[in-house]
Amino acid sequence: MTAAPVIDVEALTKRFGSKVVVDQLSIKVAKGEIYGFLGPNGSGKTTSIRMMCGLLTPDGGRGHTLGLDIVKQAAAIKREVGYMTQRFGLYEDLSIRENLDFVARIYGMDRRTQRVDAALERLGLVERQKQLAGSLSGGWKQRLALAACMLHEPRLLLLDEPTAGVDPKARRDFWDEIHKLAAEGITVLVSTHYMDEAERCHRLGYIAYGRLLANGTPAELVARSGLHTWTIEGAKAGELAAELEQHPAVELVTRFGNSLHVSGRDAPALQGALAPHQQCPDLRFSNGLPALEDVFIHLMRQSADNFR
Ligand SMILES: Nc1ncnc2c1ncn2[C@@H]1O[C@H](COP(=O)(O)OP(=O)(O)OP(=O)(O)O)[C@@H](O)[C@H]1O
Repeated sequence: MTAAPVIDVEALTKRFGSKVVVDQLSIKVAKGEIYGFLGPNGSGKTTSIRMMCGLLTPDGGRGHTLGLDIVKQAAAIKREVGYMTQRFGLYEDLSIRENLDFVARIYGMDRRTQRVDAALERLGLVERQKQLAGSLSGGWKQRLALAACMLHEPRLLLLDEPTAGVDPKARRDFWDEIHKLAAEGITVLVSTHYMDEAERCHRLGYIAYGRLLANGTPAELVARSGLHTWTIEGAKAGELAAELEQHPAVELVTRFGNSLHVSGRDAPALQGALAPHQQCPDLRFSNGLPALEDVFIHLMRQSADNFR
């Protein structure tokens, strides 16, 4: 028998004034899954997360988080989930250990020392436990914040842009920790703007204008986009970008240092657009699947057109 989803919400809707900020959002997240939420700023990711963890009452829709009703049992959900917000409060003049002990005290947790020890151990903070939080780099602060929301041993973590502004190495380490937690059966819903992080999720949802526009594994989203992508490499590849963008078969051009990604859904027409340049000796052409970033930018453009 398959276990019931840890998050199972249907048609969640939230309005602020006359503005519909989340519109009929339905998702299911299985136990031990890392589900990534992506979408432009202001698309409704935080609002959706807050409804799923009982912090905000939806205006429409229904669902369960950890088997609890998101409207009727909101208070119980709040106690059961670990929620890491974009801006988390740490006391800079307290050590790592003191910060964790303080959080455990405010929430009146039992077995305080044991819980703090377990969180320090779990997040690799034992050796730094006496270091002042104010002296930590961004990556270690993030890890401390994660340790703080693990103290009450939640089975579900809701992480709202947990690595914003953190360097790539620290983000990678943070994600290794998230994967370890997921392997232990903890479910994680995480919002991010970083593509390398999106690729590390088991499944992804792309939200724009409050609507879930795509939902699936990274490979499924790439396949369903219907995009074909040519990579053009060479020092002068960038010079073609402006011209190709004008071609009707070209739906998306992404510039990199010495290469371009040129994407479109009509493969023969796309090839026709590139044909006049393919004899150029300084350029190398190869074709294949789009990168996840191409897929999301394409989705964002399409949704902007649809909602205009
Ligand atoms: N309490 C509130 N009152 C009024 N409007 C709000 C409130 N909270 C959010 N909004 C609006 O709802 C929309 C969605 O915001 P939300 O924070 O959910 O987006 P987001 O996708 O998390 O954005 P970001 O990536 O910038 O964090 C925005 O237009 C925001 O201004």
